[in-house]
Amino acid sequence: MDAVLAADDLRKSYGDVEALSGVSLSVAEGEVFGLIGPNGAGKTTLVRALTGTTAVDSGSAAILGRDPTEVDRQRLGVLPQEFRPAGRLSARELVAYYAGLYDDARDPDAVLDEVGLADAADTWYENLSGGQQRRACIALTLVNDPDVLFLDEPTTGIDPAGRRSLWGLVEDLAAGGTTVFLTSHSMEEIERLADRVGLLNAGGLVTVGEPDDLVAEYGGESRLVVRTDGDADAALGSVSLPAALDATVSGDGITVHGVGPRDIGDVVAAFDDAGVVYESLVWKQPGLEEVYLSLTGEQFEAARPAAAAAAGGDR
Ligand SMILES: Nc1ncnc2c1ncn2[C@@H]1O[C@H](COP(=O)(O)OP(=O)(O)OP(=O)(O)O)[C@@H](O)[C@H]1O
Repeated sequence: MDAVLAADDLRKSYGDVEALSGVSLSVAEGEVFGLIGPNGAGKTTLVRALTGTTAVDSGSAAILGRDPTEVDRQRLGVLPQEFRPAGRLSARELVAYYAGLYDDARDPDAVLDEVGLADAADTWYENLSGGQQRRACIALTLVNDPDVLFLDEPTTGIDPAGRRSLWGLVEDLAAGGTTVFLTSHSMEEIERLADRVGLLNAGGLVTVGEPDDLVAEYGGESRLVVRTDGDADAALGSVSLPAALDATVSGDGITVHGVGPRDIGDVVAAFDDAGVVYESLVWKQPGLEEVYLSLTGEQFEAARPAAAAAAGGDR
């Protein structure tokens, strides 16, 4: 079947800044497409181009087979990154107001209940907490029961339990056939929700794929990080690791590289046999965060050992 969302060579510049440098993608019905990328990568610009709220310089986009400016708004839900509805309406009044904009809207109280705001339905928007305000905004995007839902950083400011319940809501919507285009800086959110992920960097889509495939291709190795009580170099020198494995010492402690799930027992036994006393032992599997860091060239990982080494030096 045709793609629900399609972009073909979208280009958009603001003066000298190339916010989109030729982006093409397609999203199928019921798919959750996760868009990640550093600040300023062009994510919001891409959402705006796909929803017809900004004009592109060249290229084309389509939603449900139509130009984004011509698509039936009843079928779209859009949660922008910045959204400030009227402050002196209660959550229920706001949702009811937005419901009134559509021919066939859902019951406002059912929507408020779905986003966890039933108990705050009578509170003015401006008196809701930041996380509750974000939930109210999500409710406004759901009131028309959209077929295609754009969520630009939906859970920013929402507490962990609230995030999880909204993730469940997105999963239910997708299971019911809603197509979701989600941008987020939370790799946990994207890993949990996205069927496919696109990584945007400096206006270009660097890669698109299923999370597991991206992790297998770009995530790097699994590793075991051992923080010792004393001299990490001396501790490592005393350990006889299984032949196929090697290790390095950094501010994080001893990192044993390439440790698969079945190697963990042998490696721990090798440290125990050498009498190494350790503070902590953490097995780290690569995830989307490692994919993101390796493909964007960001230095987050490199900064941590230095900070840890500085802290360790005080002892
Ligand atoms: N209206 C505008 N006028 C001028 N420059 C803009 C405008 N909108 C976006 N830009 C620039 O285009 C680039 C892409 O911005 P965009 O907001 O799309 O990035 P983003 O990936 O959504 O960032 P973030 O993760 O910080 O929200 C940035 O360099 C930004 O400064």
